[in-house]
Amino acid sequence: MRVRVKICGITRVEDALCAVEQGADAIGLVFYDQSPRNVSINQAIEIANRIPAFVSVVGLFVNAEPSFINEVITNAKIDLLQFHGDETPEECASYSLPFIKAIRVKSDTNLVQYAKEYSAAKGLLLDAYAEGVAGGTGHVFDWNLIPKQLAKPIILAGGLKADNVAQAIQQVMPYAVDVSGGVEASKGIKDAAKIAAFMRQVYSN
Ligand SMILES: O=C(O)c1ccccc1N[C@@H]1O[C@H](COP(=O)(O)O)[C@@H](O)[C@H]1O
Repeated sequence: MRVRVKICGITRVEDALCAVEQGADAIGLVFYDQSPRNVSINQAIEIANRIPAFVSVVGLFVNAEPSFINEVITNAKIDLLQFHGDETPEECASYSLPFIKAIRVKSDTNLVQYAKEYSAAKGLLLDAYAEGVAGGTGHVFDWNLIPKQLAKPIILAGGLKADNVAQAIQQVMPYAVDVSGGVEASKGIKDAAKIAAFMRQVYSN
């Protein structure tokens, strides 16, 4: 099966269109005011309105208020929610949209247990654990910590870039890969050449 690609942390229409043109399956919009990639609802509306059919718009939240999440999904064309904080399975499942759950992986993380707990998730996004930071750190975690069999599709994230994504896919065989910092010129601003190089490496397998 073809590995899907999500390009996260999009803040500009031109970067979203570049990602789509290069073959991304999904783009991610960060609704987290502590992130340099944070977007306003108006920015999200503008970007999401330009995304064609068959490309998903993912809204990323970190321990957000339900009223805020509902405001976002009422106004912007979001297809899927990504919960990147400490949201419980019940919280994640309480919205009108499907969701994926991000797990920040460290040596004692029990991914089999997480897959059971978040049984309603459409996938588990595996990111690197870093003390005091919610995500988007550019850190790679030890892919050997991922069990060979997991009850949920794996979306591999954390420090992926053109230089390591082919190796990551070969080793982990994820359903999808997710990249943010690895295709940026600066935080929140994507680099077309880096996106192109990343996509080439994904499909080099
Ligand atoms: O991008 C952010 O700023 C961010 C902030 C808070 C939580 C998650 C965030 N991004 C997600 O983190 C992963 C890994 O990012 P990177 O490729 O290592 O830069 C990415 O998949 C985003 O979904």
